[in-house]
Amino acid sequence: MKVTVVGAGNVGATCADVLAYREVVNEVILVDIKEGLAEGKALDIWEKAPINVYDTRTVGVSNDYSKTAGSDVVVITSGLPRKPGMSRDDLIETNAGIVKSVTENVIKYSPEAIVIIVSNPLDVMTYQAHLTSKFPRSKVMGMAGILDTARYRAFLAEALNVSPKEIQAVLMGGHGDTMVPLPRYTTVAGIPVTELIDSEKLDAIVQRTKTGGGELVKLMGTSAWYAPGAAAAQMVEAIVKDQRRVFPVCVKLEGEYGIDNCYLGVPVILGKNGIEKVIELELNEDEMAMLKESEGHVREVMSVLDKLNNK
Ligand SMILES: NC(=O)c1ccc[n+]([C@@H]2O[C@H](COP(=O)([O-])OP(=O)(O)OC[C@H]3O[C@@H](n4cnc5c(N)ncnc54)[C@H](O)[C@@H]3O)[C@@H](O)[C@H]2O)c1
Ligand SMILES: O=C(O)C[C@H](O)C(=O)O
Repeated sequence: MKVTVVGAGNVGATCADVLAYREVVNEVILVDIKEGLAEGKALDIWEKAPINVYDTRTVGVSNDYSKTAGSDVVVITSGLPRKPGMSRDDLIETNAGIVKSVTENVIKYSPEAIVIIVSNPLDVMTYQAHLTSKFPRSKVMGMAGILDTARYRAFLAEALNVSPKEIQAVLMGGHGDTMVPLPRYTTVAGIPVTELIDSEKLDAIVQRTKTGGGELVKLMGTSAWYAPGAAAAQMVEAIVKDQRRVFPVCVKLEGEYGIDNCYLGVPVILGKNGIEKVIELELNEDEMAMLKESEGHVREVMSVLDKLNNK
């Protein structure tokens, strides 16, 4: 199995590293536009193989997509990260151009690949990749929900002083401050979380989750990479090993939740064909209202992208 990761920056290199040390595939190709960067990081990861004991080959290339030919999965992380004071949506103009040209190159050499978008603004960059590739929705998806849910689970584990392994949760909506964590579908080893934490504390955790990306941007001056890179690698693993894992993933909705032709995070089954199934949860009135608000926000940014593409 062969996986390409485009963008050898913080997120892309972390994703390649996780794919290698977990031996998810035999070969990882790392691509960047900056001369030498992907080659250097791929070599560094390969030189770590004897220490961490793995045999996945990592190969770096500068802009030479012929080396990516025949990839089973392609992860696109190329693009600007935000700086303090910016929203993810502020990145749209630059990153849409990057995602468009990268997608064109990727599908030229790997027409059968499943494409996972990481670049921000996530939901709308997934839409851009879809417009460019014209792939079916099962094969173009965005990574955000695993990351956002992981933040929510980590904050809950800390508050309850339990292992993060015990926290199971679902989170829906766009990858922005209107995302929708779902306490009603959150459990601690099967116990509803609402039985273990008071509602004030839970509300504070939900709020912190929604702005979790911004919290890290403020601390570091750029956005996160360890959890995002690992989350993208987890999606790759579910696909190449046909694990049929259930994750929140950004996908084009085609009528599910009463929403058509909009890119939003929803729980799906991930397997060898990509999105094997979109799971439709029963939402109560409040949860549905929050999902609709998130949809409204994503649609606004999608229309900005439409204008950019028609220029
Ligand atoms: N979806 C998520 O949950 C999530 C999480 C974290 C970061 N992100 C996004 O991922 C993107 C990357 O973040 P990062 O921290 O790795 O940034 P980074 O600056 O460290 O890396 C980005 C890399 O993309 C490369 N690049 C730019 N244009 C390219 C092109 N045309 N072809 C190939 N490579 C190109 C750059 O040279 C750079 O090495 C950002 O847009 C960020 O907002 C999304
Ligand atoms: O917050 C960002 O800009 C990056 C990413 O979307 C994140 O949530 O970490």
